[in-house]
Amino acid sequence: MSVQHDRVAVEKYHGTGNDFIVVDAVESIPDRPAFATTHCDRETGVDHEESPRTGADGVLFLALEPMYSPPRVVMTLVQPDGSVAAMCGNGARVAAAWAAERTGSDELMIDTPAGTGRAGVDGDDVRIEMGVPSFAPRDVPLAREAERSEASEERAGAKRHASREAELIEEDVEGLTVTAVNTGVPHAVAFVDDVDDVDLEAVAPAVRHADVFPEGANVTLASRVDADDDSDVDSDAGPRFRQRTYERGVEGETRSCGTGAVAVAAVAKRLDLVTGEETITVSPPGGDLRITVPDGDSATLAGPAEREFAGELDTVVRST
Ligand SMILES: N[C@H](CCC[C@H](N)C(=O)O)C(=O)O
Repeated sequence: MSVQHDRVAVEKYHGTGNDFIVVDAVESIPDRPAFATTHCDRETGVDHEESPRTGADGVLFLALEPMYSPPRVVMTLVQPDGSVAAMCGNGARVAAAWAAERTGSDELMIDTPAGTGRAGVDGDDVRIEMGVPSFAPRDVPLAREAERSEASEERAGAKRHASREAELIEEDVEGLTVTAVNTGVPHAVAFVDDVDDVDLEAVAPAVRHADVFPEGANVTLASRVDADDDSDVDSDAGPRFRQRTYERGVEGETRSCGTGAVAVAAVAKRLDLVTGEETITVSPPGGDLRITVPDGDSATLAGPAEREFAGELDTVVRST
């Protein structure tokens, strides 16, 4: 019996500390979940002197379609647990940076299972359309008993049942007061006085797996930064929040989460913590992200996306 290693060219990128192995989808990787689980491991995974951290938050398989104008990229994110995420805000920004490098175009369309977003690249700064955040129970999704109000209108002999399921707004889920929103993936967002005062790794798993979230949820904490509390904050710069996210699929806290940052802004608006259409700054541990959530229109997410290194990894370890 011999063990065969095929090698594949990879790059590593990060967006505000949310880091990804990037593989061109033309490469043949027989087992994507096994590849992601092996190389994302924070202790034994991909390692390079140009990277501050071993392992990664996921693998982005990117299929470039350069014949379109603007060029398109089909993005598939395989997470460390082998699952595929429908959307990833920082991953989509990395996909745009990667495609801009190859095509020379500073405008790209990023196709994801959650929809398509237009991206704009300006040096290291990448902005992406994130779609309209939804609080609708079927979009999050939520598992709730339908509140059936029997409209009891008899029409053509058939009884019409109007059923309405309630959104989940500032409700207690496993001890945390959360609002549920889908920004491409589900987030349970809790506003707290100080994100650093919460033991996220202790409280998040029960919320992430709560019955009300049949597909699970990412758990995002947010706290407002007041200009008076922080001398670095420019009081004219618009609303600002700090963020921490425990991610489904990573099953731990990440340095940054783009869908989570958009979720913070969308929920802040929904709860009237912010008004108007101003750009909202959301700061996860890994940096600053700029968000807009215009009424009824696509949210946008902007911030740095940077390449760390290029290298090679084993595709899979096969026994023959
Ligand atoms: N880090 C990503 C989110 C990945 C989504 C994933 N954790 C899930 O919902 O399963 C972001 O920047 O939006």
